[in-house]
Amino acid sequence: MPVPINTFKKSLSAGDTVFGCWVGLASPFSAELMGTAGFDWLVIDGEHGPNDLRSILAQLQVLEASDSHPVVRVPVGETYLIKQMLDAGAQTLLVPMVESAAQARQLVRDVTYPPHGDRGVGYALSRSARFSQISDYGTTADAQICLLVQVENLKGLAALDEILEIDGIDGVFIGPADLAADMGHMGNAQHPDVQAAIMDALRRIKAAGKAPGILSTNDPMTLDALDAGAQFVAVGADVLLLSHSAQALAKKWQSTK
Ligand SMILES: O=C(O)C(=O)C[C@H](O)[C@@H](O)CO
Repeated sequence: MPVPINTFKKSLSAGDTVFGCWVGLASPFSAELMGTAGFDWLVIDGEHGPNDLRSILAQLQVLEASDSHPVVRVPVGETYLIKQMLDAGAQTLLVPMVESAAQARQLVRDVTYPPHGDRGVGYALSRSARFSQISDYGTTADAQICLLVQVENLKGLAALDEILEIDGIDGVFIGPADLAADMGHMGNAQHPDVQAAIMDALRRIKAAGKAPGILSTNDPMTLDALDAGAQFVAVGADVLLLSHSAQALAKKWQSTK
């Protein structure tokens, strides 16, 4: 049995644009539902969603049947978390708060098997190798791992050119909310200075031959990001979709009292 082809990574390498959605409800049931919606990719959010390894594993399992590629966002770029998520079957990782080339280089080593990296070899037991059914997983897995790093503060932007020179980083996601906060505009990613920084970063990422990524629920911003070269573009979040529609429905009928 061959290692699964990472179709998301293949799309990014081909220069394709892929639309995604954040999945923060931390439920395999709602993740399975989101997997039927038609997005190219879904972020299982281990940073701001109430997720842990087991809940992320359950969501990976239900999304196996979906055409939406699961991207696992770890809460922090720690080696032990990365090895656990990869062995659980994640093929694409999104790592928040990357702000130096040294940090990015270590993340590449964390997702790469020896001799070129430090990923621990335990795939004989792992879901990622289909419990030893993928006998050559150790020599074929690296090519199907997609590493996305988040640059989302001023320190990260200052290190962006160095980060973009690192082989093994497949894409760079600009985090609007955290960047806005670090720029002194908490809650206002639409501030002109923040927008300018985001679009400049996306252009630089594209020019460096890496895949630029963004999350935007603001259509003009989404279109600007696409113009700037954004390739993996999240356009919503399950929590917001449910919360906003529930509030609107309640308001509609409460107003008839
Ligand atoms: O900084 C950002 O923006 C992101 O990284 C995305 C957020 O974490 C996401 O939870 C939406 O606010």
